[in-house]
Formats: sequence, C-alpha cells, structure tokens
Amino acid sequence: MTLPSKVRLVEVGPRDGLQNEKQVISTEIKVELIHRLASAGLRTIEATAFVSPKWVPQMADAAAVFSAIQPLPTVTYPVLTPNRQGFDAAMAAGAKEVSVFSAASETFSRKNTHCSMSESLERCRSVAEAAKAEHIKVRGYVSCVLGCPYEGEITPLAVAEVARALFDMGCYEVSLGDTIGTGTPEKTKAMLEAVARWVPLKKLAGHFHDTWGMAIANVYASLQTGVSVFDSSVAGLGGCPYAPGALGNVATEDVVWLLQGCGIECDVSLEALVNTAEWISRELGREPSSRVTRALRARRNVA
Ligand SMILES: CC(C)(COP(=O)([O-])OP(=O)([O-])OC[C@H]1O[C@@H](n2cnc3c(N)ncnc32)[C@H](O)[C@@H]1OP(=O)([O-])[O-])[C@@H](O)C(=O)NCCC(=O)NCCSC(=O)C[C@@](C)(O)CC(=O)[O-]
Repeated sequence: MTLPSKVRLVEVGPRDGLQNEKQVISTEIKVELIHRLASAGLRTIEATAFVSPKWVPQMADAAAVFSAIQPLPTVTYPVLTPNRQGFDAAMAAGAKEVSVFSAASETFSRKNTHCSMSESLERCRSVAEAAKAEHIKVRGYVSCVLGCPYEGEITPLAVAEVARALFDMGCYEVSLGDTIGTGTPEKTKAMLEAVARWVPLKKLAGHFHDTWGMAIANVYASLQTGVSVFDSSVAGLGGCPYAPGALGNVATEDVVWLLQGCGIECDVSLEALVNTAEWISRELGREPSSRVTRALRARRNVA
C-alpha cells in the first residue's frame, strides 16, 4: 500500500481546540498561539470562528483575534462562518478563507446550528455563493461522520451525501469530522470509500477527535486509503460544545511523529511544535494530552 509522500496539516487548535474552554483566554494568548504555530511551520491555521457569542462565548473576540494576527505570506488563516452574518463579519475583519459546516446527523445539526441538515446546507450554499463573488476560498466540514452523540450509528451513505453537497456547491476541500471519536480504522476506511465515490480523495481531509483513543489509528487508516490532508490540534486541545464528553482533536505533535516515522513530508518542526504545546498547556493550567509531547519532555528531563 503506497502512502502519500506529502501531507498538509490544518491546525485547528486556536478554533476547535479553544472553543470549548470554560476559562477566560485573553485575545493576546490566542494570537500568540497562532503566531507560534506559524513559526513551527504550520501553513494552514484555522484562526477563530464568527459564530454566535451567545452559543460559543470563547469565540466572541473573533474579530479582535483576526485583526491582531501578523500574517505570514506563506500561511493561510481560515475562519469558521456558519451563515451570511458570520461571513460578512469575517470579511469585515479581513479574512481570506472561510469554512462552512454541516452534519450527517439531523439531531446534531439541530443542536449545533438550530436548523435541519437541509437548512444548514442552504446556509452553507449562501456563504459559498457570497464567497465565490468575493474570490474567497471555502472549505467544508461534515460532523458526525463515524457516529453521533444523539443518534448513534451514521451510515457512510449519509456522510457521502452531505460531503457531495458541500463539494458541489464549491468547497475546495471537505473535512470529515469524527466529532465524538468513536470511529475505528475499518469503519474509517469504509466511510472514506463511500465518500470517494462522489468526492475525489484528493479533496478530502480527515478530522479525528481522540475521545476513544482511536484518532491516530484513524489517521493511519486514512493515509492508507489515500487521504493526504489532516486537521489536528496542538497539545490535543479541544472538544465540541455540542458533543458531551468529546475530547480534543488528534494532537498535531502525534500526527507529525507518525508522518516522520512513515517518511512523509509535512514541513513542521516537531521541536517548535512541542514547545508551543508545552506553552499553551501551561497557559491553560493543564498537561498536554499529546503522548509525543509528554514522551519528548520525559526524554529531555533524562538527558
Ligand atoms: C449557527 C448560529 C449562528 C445560528 O444562530 P441562531 O441563534 O440559531 O439563530 P438566528 O440566526 O436566528 O440568530 C439569533 C441570534 O444570533 C445572532 N447570530 C446569528 N448568526 C451569528 C453569527 N454568525 N455571529 C454572531 N451572531 C450571530 C443573531 O444576530 C441573533 O442575535 P440576537 O438578535 O438574538 O442578539 C448559532 O446556532 C451558532 O453560532 N451556533 C454555534 C455553532 C458552533 O460554533 N459550533 C461549534 C463549531 S462546529 C464544530 O466544532 C465541528 C467541527 C467543524 O469542528 C467538525 C467536527 O469535529 O465535527
């Protein structure tokens, strides 16, 4: 089985990683996190979300965060926009790329965005049309691709239909989210094969939460299937406000370690990334959940 020779990582720590934090995190810390990630070599960093501050208070400073970023010309800083209101706010703040999101579960869609799956896709379409008119790139997300916190099993066909709708409306890439982390490698492969009947593998990204400890195994299964873009979160930060008990995304450090071990290029400095993971974990007052960061720290302490 040939693995891809190069992988692109989409760092989602500043958005997916921090959105569920209950403690106050200053705008300065969020911006410094983004700058440190860019210095570590991440070339796509999802910076924030222009969503309702009533529902996700942690992202209330989206405009302030975005405006304070000192952008590197080699880095893109997409932002999450659930509807036209979010898109307009993102444009006013100067965003150059946006992400829309929908779900393969009716109940999750209603909890997350207060509308049905088809209404949610209509909102995405409206953002995609506005983005096209402004020459802005749009990425799409599908949540609950390997299980739903409310409905349980989700069929690969349901995932494929939503992914196809997002791709057809102009999303340049569709990220497939295992929101609650219940997926396993064989299920991941079956889901990817179903989606790839309608959306080319090169246009798909894997987005795995680590709640059940399967995220890195699912990344490897996706690599074996031909996926070459992965979303990950420094220090394994994160959780979804609408998926009770959900842990963070697969840690970026763990993915980089896996890729290095497979001889796959990703242009990220593991050392700088681990230092960033240690720094943000100290700021949040907790241990990094990345096994690689903890192992490298233990090795440094011995040396
Ligand atoms: C979707 C909405 C906005 C619908 O919002 P709504 O409340 O359902 O309905 P609305 O459209 O009738 O608006 C009501 C109020 O919200 C305001 N509003 C409306 N839109 C916006 C906006 N864009 N930005 C700021 N404010 C907004 C609007 O102005 C109004 O304010 P009021 O008059 O009551 O003062 C809301 O339900 C929401 O923000 N939900 C949060 C969704 C979210 O951020 N979820 C987490 C991210 S998705 C995720 O984590 C999964 C992913 C992507 O990582 C992949 C995976 O792991 O599965």
